Amino acid sequence: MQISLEVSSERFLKRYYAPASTGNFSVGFDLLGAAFEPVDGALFGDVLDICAEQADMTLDIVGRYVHQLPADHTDNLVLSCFYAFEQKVGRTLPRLSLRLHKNLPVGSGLGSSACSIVVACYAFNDYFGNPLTQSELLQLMAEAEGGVSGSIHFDNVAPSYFGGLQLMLPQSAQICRGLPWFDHWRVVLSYPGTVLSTKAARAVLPQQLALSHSIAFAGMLARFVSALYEKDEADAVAALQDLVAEPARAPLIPELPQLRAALTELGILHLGISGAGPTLFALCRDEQQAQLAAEYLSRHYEKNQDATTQICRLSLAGARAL
Ligand SMILES: Nc1ncnc2c1ncn2[C@@H]1O[C@H](COP(=O)(O)OP(=O)(O)O)[C@@H](O)[C@H]1O
Ligand SMILES: N[C@@H](CCOP(=O)(O)O)C(=O)O
Repeated sequence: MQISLEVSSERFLKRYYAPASTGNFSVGFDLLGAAFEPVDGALFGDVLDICAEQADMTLDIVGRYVHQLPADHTDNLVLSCFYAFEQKVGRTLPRLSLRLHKNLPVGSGLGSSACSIVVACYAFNDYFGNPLTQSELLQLMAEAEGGVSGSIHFDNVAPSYFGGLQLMLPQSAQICRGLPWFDHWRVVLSYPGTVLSTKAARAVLPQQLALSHSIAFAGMLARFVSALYEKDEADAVAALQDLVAEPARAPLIPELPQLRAALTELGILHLGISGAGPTLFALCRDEQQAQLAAEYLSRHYEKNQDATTQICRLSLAGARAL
């Protein structure tokens, strides 16, 4: 099913968008993430309208996945981001009438909470004349994401904000850096329609890794990054191995081995868990291969009304005003 932005007859002052993201990208647990957008131009990410300035904050929510959010709209990340933003800016801001188009499924592995956080923080900063720097804003986004998932990780908020494939840079003032990418690559994002909370999926992770395991993880991520810079596609694909999260999370996604075997037979380059799952991402050589993967995965999940499969390219723009 296509996700499209409904053309609202209601008025708004400004409209903002942030794209879906795939945390980890298999090989970089908590350290690597990519923003994606459908090749057909659909807006597969959250949209926020600033409708008016008024006496109190209000939030109206529309969109395909509104039913997956708390019924009480005051319990929404968009509002908590407004107050956190106001506190960081250090002065009382005008109250706003807001409308969120919840286009991403919640608890999906598509960076849904990060997407709402990014679109909200980006919108407030732009609307109020950019009082926060990019790194202050990114830090605010990561803190909000940490409040939801239980620990701070940047691998959804950074790509959704800046676009592209982003590598986190621990202890660097820069926080993250965009990596090279193969332009012909397409990624099929396939959400089965079931909810898996990131907090729950983080609770099954090992608390410690053995030294040999840590070296293997660091080595594989380094191999992937260096293969991208060297434009060595075969080596980059060979390095897409999740040595940290997938072994622990595999029982939460029992169909993964069977789907991976089927897609490997179709020649697909790689099938991995998007973020904490249950969405899977299929890395494909080109659009033709992506069509094959998308047909297979959407047929597999077609019984679930909430399921969706999108053929995507890397979103280079990230968050923006529309
Ligand atoms: N605007 C929002 N978008 C997504 N989740 C939200 C939003 N507002 C509140 N939430 C809550 O935040 C949590 C997000 O769960 P999480 O598993 O982190 O989702 P995801 O993996 O899709 O980012 C849920 O409990 C959800 O109800
Ligand atoms: N690195 C995080 C990514 C979580 O992504 P989400 O889209 O599931 O919120 C993790 O693997 O826990």
